[in-house]
Amino acid sequence: MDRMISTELMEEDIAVEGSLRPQNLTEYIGQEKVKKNLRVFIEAAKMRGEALDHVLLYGPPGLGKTTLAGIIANEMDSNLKITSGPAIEKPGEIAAVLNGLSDGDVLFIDEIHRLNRQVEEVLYPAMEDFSIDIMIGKGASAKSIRLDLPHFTLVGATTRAGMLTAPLRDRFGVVNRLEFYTDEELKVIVERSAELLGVKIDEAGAMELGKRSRGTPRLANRLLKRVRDFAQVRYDGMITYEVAQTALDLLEVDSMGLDATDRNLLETMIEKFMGRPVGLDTLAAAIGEDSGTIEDVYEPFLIQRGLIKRTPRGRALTVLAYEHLGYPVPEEVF
Ligand SMILES: Nc1ncnc2c1ncn2[C@@H]1O[C@H](COP(=O)(O)OP(=O)(O)OP(=O)(O)O)[C@@H](O)[C@H]1O
Repeated sequence: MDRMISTELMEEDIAVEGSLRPQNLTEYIGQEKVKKNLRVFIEAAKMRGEALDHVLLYGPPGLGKTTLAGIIANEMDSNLKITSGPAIEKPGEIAAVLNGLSDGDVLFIDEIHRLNRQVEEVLYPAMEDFSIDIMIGKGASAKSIRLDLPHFTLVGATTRAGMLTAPLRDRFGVVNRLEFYTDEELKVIVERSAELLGVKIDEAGAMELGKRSRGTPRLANRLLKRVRDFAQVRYDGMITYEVAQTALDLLEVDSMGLDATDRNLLETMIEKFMGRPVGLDTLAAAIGEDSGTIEDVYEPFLIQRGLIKRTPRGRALTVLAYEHLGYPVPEEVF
């Protein structure tokens, strides 16, 4: 079963996400440092009449990387083309994508860390000199010709900046890390989405949704839709604090935004490993999850909220994790 609180894109998000996507930097809530940074670069590029430097966005899923790529294209008055690392398998495919761009276009490559080596190598001269070398013919008569490309902006997104090769990373002039949103920012996002969807919600209701959205706008929007249905069926349609709280409890999303999988991970660390440092692979095997998913999706939020910490010997629990789950804190560990 799909995890309710999964921050990754789910079928049910697709219809609604498009309509809720902010179109410009002013509508984009939070990420103040990133916005400030981008504003300066966008303005400077526009003044010079040039394409914006290549931008790398990294951070956990659902924090608004695709949204930001669209905003960059809008703010630059240009077009956005979207593709992803796993979708481009051969050098010829990336060459065709690049060749189809126009001056100033923004090419968004999601999961850019998953590009294969040969494809990546086509990108190097494309990013640096706006040209690519292509081979014509075969065997002894094969020759390489240089093809000039339009001046485009590559926006790369990844959940794992550490997995990018150094030559690729170095070719991005602007590198931004997206952070989890604060409860207050998520409350504003919920209010904005509610208005766009015509959902009635009061301030305390929006705050409660914000608090339980795992720092992630994608989740805030998904929970809003679920709670709206609940409010319509069980109440008079208005999302109040009480409605939000009851609905989210039923959905098993707790007061810190943790769901059953998060709690299972923490409980396993308590019960099987006594909160002491445990290696990622061991932990993954113990809860039957992929270690990459733990690292990219579950763990960043648990670390950010101070429930887990990274130690040289593995992941360890904090006192707060024991307290939040209602377990007695073992003195011998802390
Ligand atoms: N700063 C923001 N303000 C308001 N809404 C936002 C913001 N960031 C994201 N959203 C909303 O969250 C949804 C998910 O964002 P988006 O698809 O851009 O995430 P993402 O980081 O690209 O995720 P992934 O990497 O998993 O594809 C969007 O539909 C948008 O409505």
